[in-house]
Amino acid sequence: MTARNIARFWEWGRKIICVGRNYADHAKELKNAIPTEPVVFLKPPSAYLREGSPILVPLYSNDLHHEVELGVVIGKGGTAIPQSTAMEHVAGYALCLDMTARDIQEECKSKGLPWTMAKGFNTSCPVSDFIPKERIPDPGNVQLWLKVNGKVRQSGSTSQMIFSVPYLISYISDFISLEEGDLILTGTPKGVSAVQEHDELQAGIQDILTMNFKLVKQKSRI
Ligand SMILES: O=C([O-])CC(=O)C(=O)O
Ligand SMILES: [Mg+2]
Repeated sequence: MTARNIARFWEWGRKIICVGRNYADHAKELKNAIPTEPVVFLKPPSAYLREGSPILVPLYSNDLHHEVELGVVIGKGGTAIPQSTAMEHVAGYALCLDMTARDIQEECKSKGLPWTMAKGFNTSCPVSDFIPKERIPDPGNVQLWLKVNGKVRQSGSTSQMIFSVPYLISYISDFISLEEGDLILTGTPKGVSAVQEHDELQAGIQDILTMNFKLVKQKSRI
């Protein structure tokens, strides 16, 4: 058996823990209140997607949105991690998309139901190559952007996050123990918009890396 490599964290089958509404301007554009505590939800590891494979537009959605986010890859597990030592648990980062079936999410919100169908479907978590920790000395100050068919839709800095990376690690680990290979998605800045079959997404993180994905409609069973 070959040793597992954290640089291929998406192959480990570990948790994808997502934080929502962590940028005030995005919370506002969707008419949500600014949170006083992090909004946390999960995606299954089967949601992972790598460059070269297409993002699927779920059959049941007519309003699929992109959300570009900084992902934090956990290198050392822990429970009830204090903020002061939280960064010791970070192995590195990844540029991530939190693909969201917005119409389904709205329906879930109005019925008080969980967001799993809106956020956890196959290919809902495209991820870049692993970015070693040293390449991002301050995760609270990096630029993220996303283009649809060459047009900039999202451009923001993680300095706009309401809850910082150390705060999130500490907060989450109080109720969900973190394990090596887990990924935390830290929320999206404003500018989310609908995408369709044949669209091309390009996202980038500062001058560190870019990634490209095409969209295709999920094939029907019949
Ligand atoms: O669906 C939402 O708006 C919540 C979310 O994931 C985010 O803010 O990144
Ligand atoms: Mg999100």
